[in-house]
Amino acid sequence: MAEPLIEARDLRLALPDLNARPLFGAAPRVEILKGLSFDVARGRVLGIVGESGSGKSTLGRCLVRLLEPTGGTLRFDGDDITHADTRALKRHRRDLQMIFQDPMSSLNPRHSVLRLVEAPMRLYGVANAEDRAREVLERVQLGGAFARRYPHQLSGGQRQRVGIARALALSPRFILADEIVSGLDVSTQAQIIRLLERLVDEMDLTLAFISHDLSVIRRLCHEVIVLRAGEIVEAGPTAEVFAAPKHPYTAELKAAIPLPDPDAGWLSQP
Ligand SMILES: Nc1ncnc2c1ncn2[C@@H]1O[C@H](COP(=O)(O)OP(=O)(O)OP(=O)(O)O)[C@@H](O)[C@H]1O
Repeated sequence: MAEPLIEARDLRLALPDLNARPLFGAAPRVEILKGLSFDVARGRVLGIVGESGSGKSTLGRCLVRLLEPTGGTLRFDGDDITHADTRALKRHRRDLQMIFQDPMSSLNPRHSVLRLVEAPMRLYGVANAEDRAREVLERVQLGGAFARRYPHQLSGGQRQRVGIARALALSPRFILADEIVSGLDVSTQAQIIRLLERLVDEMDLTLAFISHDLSVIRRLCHEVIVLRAGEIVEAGPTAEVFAAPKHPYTAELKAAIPLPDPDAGWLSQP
């Protein structure tokens, strides 16, 4: 079998406990990720699911090395990047992109859509940034006049498409999407998920998709890991995990899936 793009082995993260305020000495450390092992295979979508506070975002930030793990090993494309410093990471930065939950807060309101999508390419000195930006905007169905618009002139779904276009602009090897449809209404969510499905197919993307919403995970992700209090309680192909949850926590999560919205046909599909 091909080597996975991302390999996490016994990944750990302990941070000074922000809730502890000792009078003397250093704050005690709190273990947020407690030894996670999993792979993200090339061209696949890994779902990371779990209740609020289970460590999903912290894990995501480790995967794109915005956070440095304090234990275990993280490999990207065969390279050990667990403790890679800024210089060593520079080579991988453009390959590890992120899409955020709230596109508005990550988009400069004074820049046009075209400029927003060009920005990461200009940073890396990519040739023909404007042509490439227009091409990527077409891919996320924001072609034509959208290029001249500003974030406040866009709907929530369109802003999230700009976020996706920015992440795609540098043709990264891996994209982390952290709760990117949570703020959207159900039919816009469905459109964004369909778009991502298409992009994964067409562009052979490798994605980690964080969500607390199992119906979204079930639709998009090939594999899933279920986190609880910083540990993986269940992992495997999404269909198998949901068909026969082995852990009571997954069964509990499954039981909490909201009833399908009759207006959102995709939710009711198997
Ligand atoms: N420096 C810190 N000190 C203490 N606790 C922390 C620190 N950083 C994060 N945490 C805690 O770690 C846990 C994991 O947080 P994280 O944001 O990764 O969870 P999450 O699953 O993404 O939650 P949500 O779905 O609410 O975003 C939370 O309980 C959070 O409060």
